[in-house]
Amino acid sequence: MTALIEIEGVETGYGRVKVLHGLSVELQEGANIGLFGPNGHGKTTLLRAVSGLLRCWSGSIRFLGQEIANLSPRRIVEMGLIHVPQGSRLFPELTVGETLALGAQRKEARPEQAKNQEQVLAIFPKLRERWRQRVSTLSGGERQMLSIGMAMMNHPRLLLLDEPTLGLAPKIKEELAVAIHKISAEGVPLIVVEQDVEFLLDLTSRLFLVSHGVVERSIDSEHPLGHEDIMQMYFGH
Ligand SMILES: Nc1ncnc2c1ncn2[C@@H]1O[C@H](COP(=O)(O)OP(=O)(O)OP(=O)(O)O)[C@@H](O)[C@H]1O
Repeated sequence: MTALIEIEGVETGYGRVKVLHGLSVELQEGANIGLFGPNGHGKTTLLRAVSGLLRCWSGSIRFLGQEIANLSPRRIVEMGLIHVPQGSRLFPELTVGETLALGAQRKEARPEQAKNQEQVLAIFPKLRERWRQRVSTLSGGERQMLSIGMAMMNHPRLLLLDEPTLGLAPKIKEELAVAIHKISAEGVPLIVVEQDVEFLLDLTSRLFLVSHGVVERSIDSEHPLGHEDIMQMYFGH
């Protein structure tokens, strides 16, 4: 198996404060991985460094065999690496349809816009129902669906999802989980940050515990740990 993305020894942070202390993780072709761990230990920071939103101070990030650390976010998107940040910002006055059309940013994805749109609406039937509705009137779950739908308009080669189900009620969370499974079944590889370890175990082949800016432990989803072990990893002894 070849690696789709190899992240090696990444250090970065904000101002003089270092958040990632040489973090390494890789994703093999045809797999999904999950990142979890205590709040504020660098998961979001890692996704921002990978998508070019934050400068890497050192280390390397190879995507499809090419070094992408410190390339511009635009170039990284062009390569098909698409990041859906936590609580993505959308334009409140635009309709669902207008917002999805805006999502198609990659040159390669533009000629396929109609096909990609049909795929997005098959994954998120709710977006079809809300087609002419303004973003400002959508629920939190519907906005999250729209954010992921926008990313899918780019026909991603790798999708980064930062806490996609954060703050959602159980029913809508379940709906979103089904949609994310469908995206994976369509062959889109995923790196997912989530606090819900059960959700990650179900979706991904390997989980990584991010703690103090490094990967402290990795877990094979086929041999998951018990609840007690997971609690211990989060909170220590
Ligand atoms: N824009 C910023 N400026 C300064 N410090 C920041 C900024 N964004 C994050 N940090 C700090 O970087 C550290 C890591 O934050 P990060 O958001 O990566 O954590 P996380 O593991 O994703 O946690 P969470 O699950 O709460 O999102 C925290 O101490 C946070 O306060």
